[in-house]
Amino acid sequence: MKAYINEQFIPKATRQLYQDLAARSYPGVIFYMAIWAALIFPEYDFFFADSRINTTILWTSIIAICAFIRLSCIYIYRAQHKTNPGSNSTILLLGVSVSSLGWGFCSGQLILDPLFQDAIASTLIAGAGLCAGGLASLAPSRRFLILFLIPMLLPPSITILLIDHPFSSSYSALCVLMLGGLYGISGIQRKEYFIALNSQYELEEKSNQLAELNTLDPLTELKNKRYFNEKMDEEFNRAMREKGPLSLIVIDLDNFKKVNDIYGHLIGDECLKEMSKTLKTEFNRTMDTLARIGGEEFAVLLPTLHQDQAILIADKLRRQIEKISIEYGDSDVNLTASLGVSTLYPTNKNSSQELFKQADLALYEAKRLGRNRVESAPTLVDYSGAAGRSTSNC
Ligand SMILES: Nc1nc2c(ncn2[C@@H]2O[C@H](COP(=O)(O)OP(=O)(O)OP(=O)(O)O)[C@@H](O)[C@H]2O)c(=O)[nH]1
Repeated sequence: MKAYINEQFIPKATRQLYQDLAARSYPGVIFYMAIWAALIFPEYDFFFADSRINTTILWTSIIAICAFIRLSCIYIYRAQHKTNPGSNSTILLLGVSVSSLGWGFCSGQLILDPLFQDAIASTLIAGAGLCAGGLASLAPSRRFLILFLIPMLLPPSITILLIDHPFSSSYSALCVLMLGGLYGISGIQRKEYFIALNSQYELEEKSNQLAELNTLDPLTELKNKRYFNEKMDEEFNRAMREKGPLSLIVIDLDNFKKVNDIYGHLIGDECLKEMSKTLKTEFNRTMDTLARIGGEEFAVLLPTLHQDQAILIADKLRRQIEKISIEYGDSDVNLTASLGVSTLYPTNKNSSQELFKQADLALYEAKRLGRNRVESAPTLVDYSGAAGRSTSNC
């Protein structure tokens, strides 16, 4: 596997391999039983003659019990896999080996039993069919294939040498050749299986990366507006379910046009990148969403935060923005921002748009009152005691 799968995908590929082997084992069990039935029932008079009936019933029972054990092993593996996706595959392997050993034992006994001599050829053909089926389904795992083929082929190929049969040597040679040949062919199938799996994982990873890129603002690498809007709805619904608050801070850099006009757009871009760094440093809860929602406008969505906490955090952020300083020749470019805060306890009567509208109104108020300050929404839904609160540039 390691030769065809990128190292990072190996744990995932291993899980997938055993899941596939388990899925392929179901038709394998049916095929196994069907081949035994096709061997004995068309020759009913022969196999169920008085002298052979007891042995036939015994072998049929062994085959049926082995099939049942294999089915149980698949079932146990799947049940374990559900609770622990990394569960080990030994139980699956046990089922495969028991069923092939059951067949190997019965076919070996049949060859040894003088009463069944006329059935040797059809038994070996049936065994060859099962080996081909095993190759088709178990080829991706070398371990599974070997522990299927050897118990199946070895007993008949050894026992046929022990009896006085005119084609003993050629039967044995065929068995050994089949063992080697099937194992060799399985290598090609294994390679194709893992190369296909690797391509699928690479494709999935690329499409995940693309999807992730699609949510980002390329300049600041913060989330973009489309993602932010979706996230607002998602968090709104979550907060409604959890009956908790949802806070929002919108931030607009002050007089940014002047920065661009005086220092140029490249420095303006630097400011936006520094702003992004400051946001990422200030907000490190994974549940918070940081986004650039306009040219020099940013937003931070803060699930579970009450308005008091959001206002404090917003004011701390405002002070951090004041500290941003970008070198420009002999002078430094400094920034300030105005911030609007709103908090909502989501219900069916309000919406995420309402939350945004309130924060935007507060931001407008902060600009109107002179910039570089934090204002909170004048009206807050279901939040007692905090309406209309504001903090100036303290
Ligand atoms: N460098 C740079 N500038 C941008 C970008 N996006 C928007 N801007 C600029 O941001 C400025 C925003 O100007 P205004 O909307 O007038 O706001 P302002 O000058 O910040 O004034 P107030 O918001 O009222 O404090 C404009 O000059 C835009 O060109 C960007 O990606 N890079």
